[in-house]
Amino acid sequence: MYTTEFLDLPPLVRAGGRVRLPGSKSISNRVLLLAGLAAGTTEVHDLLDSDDTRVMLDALRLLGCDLQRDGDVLKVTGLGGQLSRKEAQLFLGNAGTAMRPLTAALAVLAASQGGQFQLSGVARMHERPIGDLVQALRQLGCPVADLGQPGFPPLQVGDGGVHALNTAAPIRVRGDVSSQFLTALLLALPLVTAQGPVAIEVDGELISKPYIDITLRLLARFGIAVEREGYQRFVLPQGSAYRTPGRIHVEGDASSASYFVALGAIAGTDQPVRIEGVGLDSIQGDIRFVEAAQAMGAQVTGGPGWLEVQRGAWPLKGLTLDCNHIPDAAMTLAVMALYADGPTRLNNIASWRVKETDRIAAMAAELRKLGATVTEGPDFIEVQPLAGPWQAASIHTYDDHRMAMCLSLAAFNPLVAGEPGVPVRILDPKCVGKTFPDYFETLFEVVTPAADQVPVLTVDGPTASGKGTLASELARRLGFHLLDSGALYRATALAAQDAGVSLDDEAPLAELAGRLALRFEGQRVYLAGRDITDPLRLESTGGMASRVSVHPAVRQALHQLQLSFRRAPGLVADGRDMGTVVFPGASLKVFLTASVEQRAERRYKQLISKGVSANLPQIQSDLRLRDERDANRSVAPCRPAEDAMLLDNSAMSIEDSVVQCLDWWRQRRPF
Ligand SMILES: Nc1ncnc2c1ncn2[C@@H]1O[C@H](COP(=O)(O)OP(=O)(O)OP(=O)(O)O)[C@@H](O)[C@H]1O
Ligand SMILES: Nc1ccn([C@@H]2O[C@H](COP(=O)(O)O)[C@@H](O)[C@H]2O)c(=O)n1
Repeated sequence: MYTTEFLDLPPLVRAGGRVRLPGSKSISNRVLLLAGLAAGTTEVHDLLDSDDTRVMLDALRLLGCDLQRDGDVLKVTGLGGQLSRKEAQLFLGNAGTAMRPLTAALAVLAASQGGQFQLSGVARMHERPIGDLVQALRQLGCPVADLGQPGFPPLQVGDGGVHALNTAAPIRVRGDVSSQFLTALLLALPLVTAQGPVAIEVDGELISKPYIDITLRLLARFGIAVEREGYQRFVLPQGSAYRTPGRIHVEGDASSASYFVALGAIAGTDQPVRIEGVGLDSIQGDIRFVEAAQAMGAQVTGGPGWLEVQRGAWPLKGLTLDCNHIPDAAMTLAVMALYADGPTRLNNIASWRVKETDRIAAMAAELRKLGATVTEGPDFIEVQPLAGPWQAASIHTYDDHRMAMCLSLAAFNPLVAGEPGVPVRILDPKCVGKTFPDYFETLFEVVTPAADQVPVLTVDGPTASGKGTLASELARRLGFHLLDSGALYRATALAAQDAGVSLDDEAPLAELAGRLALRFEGQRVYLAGRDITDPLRLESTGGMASRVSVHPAVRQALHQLQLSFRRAPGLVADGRDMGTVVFPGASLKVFLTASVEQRAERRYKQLISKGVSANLPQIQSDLRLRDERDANRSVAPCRPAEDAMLLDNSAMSIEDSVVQCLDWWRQRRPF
């Protein structure tokens, strides 16, 4: 997951390949609660690992459920409908799928068995309505106290005493604000059916009906057969009891699939985008996003557990759609609308206003930043395709995973705006952790950036100036890939040593360099399967690398390998000729220097701290020799590019150098 302050997406032009989706959030949290309430152990396969499921797991653990990981499987041993702890404080982040059902389940358990629980979340959770559910629970006779603003979390359910519940009369709940209120009651009320059946009646038109279908199907898997009259009246039969199905698989997330369906519809592809983990047989309502995408032009085929998508109509076709049945996935349509031939209007989406953020307002604001004309109303949004040029925009994500994932699709703007397109900056990309922590990594695996549009930042300079330290910190903060080009020359020198090739013998050295079997794995480096991490960093290896690197044929042989490190979202490359030869078009070139005395001192301390014996005067004279050879060789000598920014860090801390370079970087970006 990218934990950077922002993530810059280069302009993208193509997509194709295979994507494996993480488990569905809606199914994961329902299954966890049901398994937690049931007697016995449930093996949960393919559970989503994300912020929202983590808060549910923490809550179940606090309530006394036993949770055991066995590889990819989670074994949940439930409470069997009996409270094992009578008090707890539960923090549920911004997970509506945890807050609403846990409120209902704990309210009835606390009232019928004597208990008291506090449920809270992040600030936004305390702005998300829950009053209709609270009212329904109070009708039943459950004590529920507002700990903040009435009608919103935080809440206290139960008061420690045992209360008789009024299960004879139907419980009335509003259905037009959030279907999660009804889901919460359906999941919780089997707990109080000992004396007779319990009925729930819905006031108003129920929204997001497909989510109720998921709830009913999962209840059935846990042994509860709900009787119903349409979506107005539901009856939990007398004596309902949760029975674990033993093992249960969580489908891939259909809402998450929408980004990749859109990708296939937008991008020109040689091969389709294949989505695995969810298919046309999905039990999730958001699978019907496929129909909407098809109506806009996508070509979609699919089967059990898979979908394949390719571009059909282009530009996409604008449409008007009632999106009540696909509230979450419909957000993706709002961004697809940028690529359409006419306006797209999404109706009946009032629930967007009470989600992780006010999604209608947020979507309108961010699409306008890109240059789109957007009209919004209480329950609709209308997006016009862009008439003028696309703006390079810094997208605010409002701590809303779907805003980040949807708006990433705007990076395909070169397809309508013409070359070279503009990058899109996603602020706070880690918000995708709510449902799809590796979303951006997955995206980068299947997209192709526009030619020469992956940004590069180069750091060149003499030995021990701090290039490697600076470059790796810049790469970390930007979320970019890192090329330590010196490591390639060092590895060539080690390969030559292994093969008994002289460091002066250009042709065989070039041949070795051309077929280097190098592998980088985290901090470790392997050459033909051998771990060379430690020998690679030896001063003697640096000296050998300096001799190897004077040969033009060796440099040529390593050229292509270095270029291959330039991958989305971007690259920080350190070496001697990154800005002058390998990446002459880099957006920012830094030439880092420090006095030879400072550099020798730093290297001396570096070696001593690693437990390597070192001699300061010797290091200084080796540095001078290496500087001399690197700066004066006939090809790619170590010197600043004409457009490089010079940074003498002799008297600067590492952090000062990083801040200075990030400042320069920001100035070069179009945001
Ligand atoms: N600005 C700085 N101030 C103080 N120490 C620094 C600074 N920058 C780097 N150092 C320290 O100097 C040492 C050498 O840095 P580093 O290995 O990054 O240099 P390099 O230029 O990549 O060297 P080489 O060319 O040999 O790969 C490290 O121990 C690092 O922590
Ligand atoms: N782009 C580069 C990078 C390195 N070299 C040569 O390799 C030697 C070792 O480099 P380190 O940065 O790992 O110390 C270095 O002294 C250079 O001779 C190069 O030529 N071009």
